Amino acid sequence: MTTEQQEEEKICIIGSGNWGCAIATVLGRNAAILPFCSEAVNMWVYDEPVTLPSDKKSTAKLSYVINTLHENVKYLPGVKLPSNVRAIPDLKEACKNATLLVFVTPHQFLPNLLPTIRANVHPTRCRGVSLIKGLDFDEMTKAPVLISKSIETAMGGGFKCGVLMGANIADEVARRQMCESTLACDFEDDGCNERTRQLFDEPPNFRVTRINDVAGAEACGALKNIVALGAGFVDGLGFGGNTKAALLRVGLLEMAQFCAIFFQRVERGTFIESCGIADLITTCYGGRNKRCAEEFAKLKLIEHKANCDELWMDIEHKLLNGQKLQGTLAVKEVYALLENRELLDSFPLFRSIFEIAFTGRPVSTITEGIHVIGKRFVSNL
Ligand SMILES: NC(=O)c1ccc[n+]([C@@H]2O[C@H](COP(=O)([O-])OP(=O)(O)OC[C@H]3O[C@@H](n4cnc5c(N)ncnc54)[C@H](O)[C@@H]3O)[C@@H](O)[C@H]2O)c1
Ligand SMILES: O=P(O)(O)OC[C@H](O)CO
Repeated sequence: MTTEQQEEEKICIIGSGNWGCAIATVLGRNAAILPFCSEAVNMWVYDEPVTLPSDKKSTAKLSYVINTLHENVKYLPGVKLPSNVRAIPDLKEACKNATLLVFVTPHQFLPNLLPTIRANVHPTRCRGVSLIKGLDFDEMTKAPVLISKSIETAMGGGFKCGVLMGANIADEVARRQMCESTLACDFEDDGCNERTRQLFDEPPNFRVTRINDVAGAEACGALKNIVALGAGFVDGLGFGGNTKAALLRVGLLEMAQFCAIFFQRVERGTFIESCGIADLITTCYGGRNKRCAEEFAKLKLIEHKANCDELWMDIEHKLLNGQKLQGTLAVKEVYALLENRELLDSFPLFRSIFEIAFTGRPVSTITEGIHVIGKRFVSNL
């Protein structure tokens, strides 16, 4: 190992929402004990005034509250963050000389941040791991682009970005309930891959397995949010486990088919890692996308006439207290892509979910989207 490689890791978490703070609990505890890592973990915070739990009439800046109470009272209430996790509202200061960037903002907010990050991280040793579940789209070709790839392009200079995806509902991770997660990365050497895994792995509760298939892991993380909307519709209609199991099965096939068409070399085994089937299951049972879609279905069933976009915004506002829904954005983007490529007939479930969510199609027709796809079906499952 060279002297440079022996320099300490400096972690900067970009984002401090529900998942950002939950993963900060794991990274903070690991940074305090791993010999190759600086103890301090910086967490960039989009600063906003938050109501204080002790005095509901007063507000204070979120960064100040996190650094004094060691709790994100808005996005992860009731969970103490390790005291070595420092909330920093100045992005430049937060990522100064970082060697590991952990990207965990809702993806719509990321592009504005990347130029400042690029200019301030460690000049030669920085890499990234994205925890963001979403997709970008090429402006010219409209083809889907992995967010990890968009990050690599924006950071330039050979910057490499892996992903951490898995069945990881943030509140459960933060409360240290046992779960698995998948780190997909291919950094410059096995030592770096393993050090990165160790930074996230916290056995026995948070068990991280590493794979090479970044595209497969990341695409699964984005697409399962679409299926979760369908799961919410099924729950809102009052159907039981059989219908939801059918929806999950077809949803997984459409996810695999999407990967086969749009991303090269996605591996079959990825679908049975935590980032595949396990994430699909947990999101469809307890995730925010599922919960909001269930509410949408219930409101639609009582003849709610509001414009669909407005209704989703109202539901997000009512149920999530500032957290962001990702599935509605993803299904709009994926539908536009499939329409543009004349592939809608090959994705009856994704199509049904979009039409129910945004065109006024009755929620009860969700079951029509759950059927075996015709002869154009291609998949590596
Ligand atoms: N919450 C989970 O259980 C979970 C689990 C796994 C992956 N993820 C993924 O992690 C990513 C981040 O999700 P999250 O749950 O941590 O976030 P969140 O939905 O809880 O929070 C929203 C965040 O966005 C910030 N924000 C609001 N306006 C902003 C602006 N203009 N610019 C920058 N930031 C702004 C808020 O301060 C807050 O930190 C998403 O891609 C999500 O799919 C979430
Ligand atoms: O709450 P959701 O629907 O955004 O899903 C959360 C996570 O992605 C589950 O792994």
